[in-house]
Amino acid sequence: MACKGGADGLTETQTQQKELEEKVKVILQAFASGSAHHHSLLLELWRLEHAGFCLKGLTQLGPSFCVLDANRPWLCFWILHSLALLGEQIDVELGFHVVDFLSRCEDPRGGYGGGPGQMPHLATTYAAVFSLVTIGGDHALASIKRERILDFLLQMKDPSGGFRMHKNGEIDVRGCYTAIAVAHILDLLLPPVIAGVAEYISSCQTHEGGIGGEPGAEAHGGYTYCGLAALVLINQAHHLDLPALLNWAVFRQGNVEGGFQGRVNKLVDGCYSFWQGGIFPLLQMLPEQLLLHGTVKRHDEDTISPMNELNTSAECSRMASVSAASLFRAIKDGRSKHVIYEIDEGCPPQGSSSDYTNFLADYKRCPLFNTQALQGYILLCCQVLEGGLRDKPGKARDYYHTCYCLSGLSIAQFSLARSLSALPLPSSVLGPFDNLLSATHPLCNVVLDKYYDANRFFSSTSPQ
Ligand SMILES: CC(C)=CCC/C(C)=C/CC/C(C)=C/COP(=O)(O)OP(=O)(O)O
Ligand SMILES: [Zn+2]
Repeated sequence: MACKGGADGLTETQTQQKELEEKVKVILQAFASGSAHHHSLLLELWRLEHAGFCLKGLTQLGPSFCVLDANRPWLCFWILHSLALLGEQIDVELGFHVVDFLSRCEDPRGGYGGGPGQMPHLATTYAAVFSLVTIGGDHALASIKRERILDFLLQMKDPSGGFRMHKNGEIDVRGCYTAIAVAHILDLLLPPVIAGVAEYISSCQTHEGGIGGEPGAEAHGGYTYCGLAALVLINQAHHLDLPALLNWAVFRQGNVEGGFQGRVNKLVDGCYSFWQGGIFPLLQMLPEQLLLHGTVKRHDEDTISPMNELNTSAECSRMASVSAASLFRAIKDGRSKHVIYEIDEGCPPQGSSSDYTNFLADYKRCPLFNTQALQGYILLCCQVLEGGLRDKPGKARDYYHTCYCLSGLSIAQFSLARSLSALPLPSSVLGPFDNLLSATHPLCNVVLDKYYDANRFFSSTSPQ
């Protein structure tokens, strides 16, 4: 964390924060004072320019493009997913070219490396598999060797329950997410893959409420998304303190900028539109008792549904009413700096406070963050006129930020939709309704139709 004191008595981070707020305010003022024409231009998603920027990147994947780059499956994923969100079809020949390129990144013993001949890595395996899912169709999906991938996942498995990113590599929460997401889409969520994952991830949840990369590390949006998504995928999110996680996440949205920061006391950044914004729909997938009432700790918890446990245990419901009521206040009051989980013996039981009852009734239908403010940050501060999106004003565009700004924009636009596949109301989409992107699956971050196609394909084929 930057903490050098400057001549004006501000730390480096505080100075950067002030400068960023100034830049954002200038943009917002220009927006507020502009003509109607100016308004709509500023709030427009510059689709053609973004698609042009992405397509240019995809045609440069050949061996002459950054021969030493270990990130090429990621470039494929960022670009293909951005194009899919924008509703662009991939040309058949270009799709074949990418399938061929990714097949050459595959290691004969399983998993995909960062380029042909490179050591297999879990992150590039995730990127390659979900690129192929995004291309879709039998040719792309059948190119994935499920049995070899299972071997690779088991080679990476560590006795702690976590996964190494590569042979002799680091173990962290990204490893759990990438392994579990790949196993999920390939229908490989077998007991030896899942074993110990919940224990490992819950050991990374910090006193702040978010999840760090490894035990003892600071909570961060990237790892919090990964940890929560992995646990939702294996149906074990109840191992986390979910009210604390939600409390941490809601306070990461900047109340001036509208974007999200990745961790406490850092600047907002467009990519956290997905890593942080994507946390909320995951929480909303969970049974409300679980989200609002917190963790249930039992030795035999695998055999007892946390919901039943919560409904029958007097002690848990006392704890639950305390944390749920203060959580509700935190969300309703917006972003004050601290939420205090005071122990209030006289806390009303479920249903006796109308606010609380309304919250219980509404929380699945109401977004848990300010979705309009997030869309405003992305559209006004992250778009680059020539195409592509960026971290913040003053930074250059790149494919990573293009992908995760667009993914976060899609999450924000669909946050009010009644179901994953329902079209949102025009009022949920900031700017012209034509800004609407394709829906992304909140657990895997691939567009919905391609997610369902892959699901069907892999649940009907046995491992090769
Ligand atoms: C699927 C997959 C591989 C997910 C990766 C998730 C992810 C984005 C993790 C974040 C890693 C991290 C600690 C960034 C901090 O960078 P920083 O210090 O430059 O940024 P900050 O100031 O915003 O914290
Ligand atoms: Zn970023």
